[in-house]
Amino acid sequence: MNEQSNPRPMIQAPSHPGPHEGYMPGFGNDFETEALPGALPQGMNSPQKVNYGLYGEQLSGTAFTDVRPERTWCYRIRPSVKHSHRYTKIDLPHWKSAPCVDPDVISLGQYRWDPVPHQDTPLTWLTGMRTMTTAGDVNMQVGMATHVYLVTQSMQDEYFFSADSEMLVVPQEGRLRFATELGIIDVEPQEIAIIPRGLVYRVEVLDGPARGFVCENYGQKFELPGRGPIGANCMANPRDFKAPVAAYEDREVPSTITIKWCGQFHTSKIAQSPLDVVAWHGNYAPYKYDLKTYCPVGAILFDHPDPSIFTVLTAPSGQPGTANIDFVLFRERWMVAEDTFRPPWYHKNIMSELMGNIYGQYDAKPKGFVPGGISLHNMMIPHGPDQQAFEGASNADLKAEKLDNTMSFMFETRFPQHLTPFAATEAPLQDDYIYCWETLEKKFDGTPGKK
Ligand SMILES: O=C(O)Cc1cc(O)ccc1O
Ligand SMILES: [Fe+2]
Repeated sequence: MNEQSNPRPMIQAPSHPGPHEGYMPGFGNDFETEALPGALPQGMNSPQKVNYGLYGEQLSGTAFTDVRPERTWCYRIRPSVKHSHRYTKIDLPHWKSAPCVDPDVISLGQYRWDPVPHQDTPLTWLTGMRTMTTAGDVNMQVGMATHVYLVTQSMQDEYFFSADSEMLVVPQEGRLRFATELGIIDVEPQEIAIIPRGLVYRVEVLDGPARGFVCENYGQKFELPGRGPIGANCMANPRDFKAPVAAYEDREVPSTITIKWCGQFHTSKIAQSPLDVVAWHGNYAPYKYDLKTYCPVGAILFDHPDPSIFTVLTAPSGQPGTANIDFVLFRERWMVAEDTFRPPWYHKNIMSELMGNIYGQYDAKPKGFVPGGISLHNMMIPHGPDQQAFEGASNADLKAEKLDNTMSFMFETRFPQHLTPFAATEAPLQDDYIYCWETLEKKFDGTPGKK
């Protein structure tokens, strides 16, 4: 399926989008952008009357008094309150929130899934969301959920926001457009998009079918990890994050807005597009990031460092150094370590690791962990390279080698992840996954020397 044939609403974008073609570079910057000249008040937030007859409205992503408040001032055709009232509860049975602990579902173990297949029925961003795991508690603003999305149909006159969460979107197949209150973000595989809590948007399919992974972050927002002794450069560089320029719709058509709130979904009828922000300024905005700009730093003499060196974004939990969620990227890189077992070591971890394959082959699992596939190694559950990876890496000629054709990621959380009934019974679980370690041989025979 290619470009959707449904007529796309007119979006008025500024005539001079600038050198970044509709995006502004920087992580967490205080941006300002206007789609019409003079729409943004200067030197103040709340003039008695705003230019063009716009309404001023603040969107606060943190407490007003946070140590680093995040908020954005929007100048819009109508205030949001006109966009959402009289809510009706609806059911999106595949989109689950924590706590979602089914006594009949066992989450303890090593799990792996083939790609969740597309379905015959058309699915939108809302109906196509399939929750795989949940962790923590949405009501406490702690933890996360992981989802696979299967999207073939654009949302039409249909809008959404999540009061529960920030959404980290990792496309694996197809291209999506996030038309948001603050502007437009297009994403494709090897890019990610982050949609902040409370921001209204519509998802369109630019090239389908679209499949990917979502980490729904109930807690504190994602931020760049401290680089420590690495210094001021490498890993994810702030300038490679892009926030959209203002773009608005002035469209009066019967529409719906769906809200995710404490794990429930409600809709409200509205008479116009809520994407009517003509100008905005602030540091609370959606953004995209090209994973190909991630500069990996690794071992240049011996040993295999902890995967935290590959952290792209981290969502703090309140306990320093222990993330609610780390988003970690395993991309192409050179392997040069001498006298070293180069793939991941065998390990058990208090953190729970859900991995997805964006493309290619993952070094610890040469077979079975395929693009679109997912694995879960839960809290303190042992895992590591399969037998084939172990034998290969233990006997390899350790010349400098480019690990090519590889891009996988990990959503790692301090909380145990619980499988949903969908993940346990409907999704293509590989029943034989654990046998990939079965053939690991005993090599010990009591005599010294390397075997
Ligand atoms: O389990 C995995 O494959 C992820 C992972 C990779 C790595 O290089 C070190 C530790 C780790 O958990
Ligand atoms: Fe691991």
